[in-house]
Amino acid sequence: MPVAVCALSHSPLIGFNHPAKAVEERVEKVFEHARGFIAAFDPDLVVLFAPDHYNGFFYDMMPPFCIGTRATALGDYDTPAGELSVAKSARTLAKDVLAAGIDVAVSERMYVDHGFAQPLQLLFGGLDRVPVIPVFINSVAAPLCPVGRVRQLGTAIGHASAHLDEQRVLFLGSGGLSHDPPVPQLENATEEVAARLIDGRNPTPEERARRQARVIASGLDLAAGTSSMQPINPEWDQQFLDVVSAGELRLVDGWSTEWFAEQAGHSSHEVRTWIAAYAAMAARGKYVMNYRFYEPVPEWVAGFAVTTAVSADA
Ligand SMILES: O=C(O)CCc1cccc(O)c1O
Ligand SMILES: [Fe+2]
Repeated sequence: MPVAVCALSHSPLIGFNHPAKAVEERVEKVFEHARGFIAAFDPDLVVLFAPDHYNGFFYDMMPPFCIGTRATALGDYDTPAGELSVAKSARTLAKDVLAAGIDVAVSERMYVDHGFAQPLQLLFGGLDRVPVIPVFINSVAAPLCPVGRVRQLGTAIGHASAHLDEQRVLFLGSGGLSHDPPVPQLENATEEVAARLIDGRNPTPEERARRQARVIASGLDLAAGTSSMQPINPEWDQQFLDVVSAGELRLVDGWSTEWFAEQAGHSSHEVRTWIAAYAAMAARGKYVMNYRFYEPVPEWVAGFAVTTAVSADA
């Protein structure tokens, strides 16, 4: 039963902010490569690991992990809105992961943002083109669980995936790498911001537009060198890719959340989605990372990486 991985950064600023033409052309070729890889693999199920940015998940009920048995994308930053075609096997997967001792939450009404919608749009051309099991991994709302637990979640999902009806499973990770966009934090938040983080569902179009404009402007500032945001850390990013490429995922168990934030910015926790995707792959046997692209793109506030992997014996 063949399995594969595609893990990639997302950025909602793609299409809003424009880096040098050569960069945009390079990245478009990289997406084309990833689309070709996935088309050739021809998955009948995608297990999609992604974070949220206070659009679908809030502090009124913030789980470390959540499997969506149904899911709707909100359509932030002009990403597509609507239902994902969640596979029936999502329920089986949740049951098996819980039986393996990983306390994953389950949602029959999971709302997801660009973290899920962008890779589905870029790689498949829409939200409903392929059966998917969406797996939310909290990567912004402190306190976060130890990153080793994310590895274990991935491992449990990998093992469980071997018993599903679907035969060809793509583990898809969305997020990272080093970046520090202006996502608010509950600690030291004003009452107004705290209220939005606790239960900020259904902002008015004006509120959403204001927030998005602020994030878009932050990318231009970062590129211009006029930002107080933490810079992208290409060395950290390459080292992370080295670890994943070498299959040394157990190393992540020694990484503290503080270390991530110091080295690579608060949103670098989004690489949790990569760790889960690659751990799931590793649970199905040795893998080889057969494609690796990396480029820091400050306009998009992203250490931008795209990787794919196949089974070593494939
Ligand atoms: O709108 C937000 O809250 C954050 C948006 C955002 C920006 C750059 C890179 C990301 O990965 C990301 O998610
Ligand atoms: Fe993100």
